[in-house]
Amino acid sequence: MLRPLRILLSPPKCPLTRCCSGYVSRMRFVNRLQEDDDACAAALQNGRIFLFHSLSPLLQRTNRETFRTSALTASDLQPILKNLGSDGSLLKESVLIGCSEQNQAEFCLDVGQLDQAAVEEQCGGTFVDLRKAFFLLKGAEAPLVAKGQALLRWHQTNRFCSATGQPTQRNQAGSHRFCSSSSTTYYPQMSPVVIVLVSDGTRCLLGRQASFPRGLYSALAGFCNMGETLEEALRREVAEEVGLEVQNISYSSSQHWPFPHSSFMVACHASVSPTHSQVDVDHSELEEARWFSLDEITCALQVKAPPRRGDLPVIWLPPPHAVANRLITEWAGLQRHGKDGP
Ligand SMILES: NC(=O)c1ccc[n+]([C@@H]2O[C@H](COP(=O)([O-])OP(=O)(O)OC[C@H]3O[C@@H](n4cnc5c(N)ncnc54)[C@H](O)[C@@H]3O)[C@@H](O)[C@H]2O)c1
Ligand SMILES: [Mg+2]
Repeated sequence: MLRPLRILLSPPKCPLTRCCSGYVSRMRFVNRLQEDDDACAAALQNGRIFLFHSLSPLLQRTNRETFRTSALTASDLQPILKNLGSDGSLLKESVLIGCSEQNQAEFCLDVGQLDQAAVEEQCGGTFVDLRKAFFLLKGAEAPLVAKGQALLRWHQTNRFCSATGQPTQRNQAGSHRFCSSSSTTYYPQMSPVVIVLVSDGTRCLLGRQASFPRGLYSALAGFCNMGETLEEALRREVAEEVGLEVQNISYSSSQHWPFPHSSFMVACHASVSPTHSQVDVDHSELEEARWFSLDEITCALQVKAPPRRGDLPVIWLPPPHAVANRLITEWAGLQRHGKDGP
């Protein structure tokens, strides 16, 4: 028997408007699209598609210094793909990212098999490396492209079942892949990472890896080991990297972080006593770690873009989208308002 085709282009209006906010209906809409391939294919025809080329997002320059993301509709994109010699199947490789506040389903698509310059010319934008894009984009745009890139990367690296070696098939939304030989469903994965800003009451502790660009310092971070709680991972990482024992751990916030793969960053504050604040850096992990005063942090927070080659050396911090920046900003705010650390 033929299944009835349910065309679902945007979140349905809830008959009980008082009980169901726009947010709730959008979340339910996305959830439906993840479960219903026909509804997702229909929403794709009416959705916004963010293009990537070899995992670099397409951005549009708004003036000399500022960029924004650039999304196309399926009807705009189809003739462009056709012009560039691609058959209609490429569009179906789009992966669902979410739903905009204007109730449009949002997708990402990697067109890495097409000529980059030709796509840029036809779409009127530039494919920018994600690390650079993070400094160029404002507000919610950076996490949006980070999510898109992470999902596209996951699909590119999970084409085969790790148990049978057979190809895996994705659902239309791209929210999972399935191996029919082993009946295994694979879901996109993130690695839990703890990140901590340690304070001794008047100073905060930042470190840098040898691979960081010159002058960049960040909060201490590390991957959680199997079986650890967050607090155990945090204590271990600080002990390993700088030889200190922390106390008073408090949660701040969390974020998805796309580099180098997908991490789930959990950000915390913690403290050490000023009498036990001598750092002993493990140089196999960090090039340097040291205490920073509020004045030094205030100066570093004012550096809004990575210094260019030839500029004077300057201390700078991760961009505002990075949860490390949030931890440092929170700490500086607490110090300025006379509180003794977190
Ligand atoms: N968003 C932010 O504000 C922010 C700030 C700092 C660091 N980070 C991220 O935190 C992550 C972890 O920080 P780190 O590099 O200091 O970690 P780390 O101190 O645990 O050292 C990294 C090493 O851990 C090992 N490792 C263990 N489990 C791993 C896993 N699941 N994936 C990869 N490597 C694993 C590897 O040997 C790797 O070289 C980095 O990916 C970095 O990009 C994000
Ligand atoms: Mg580390």
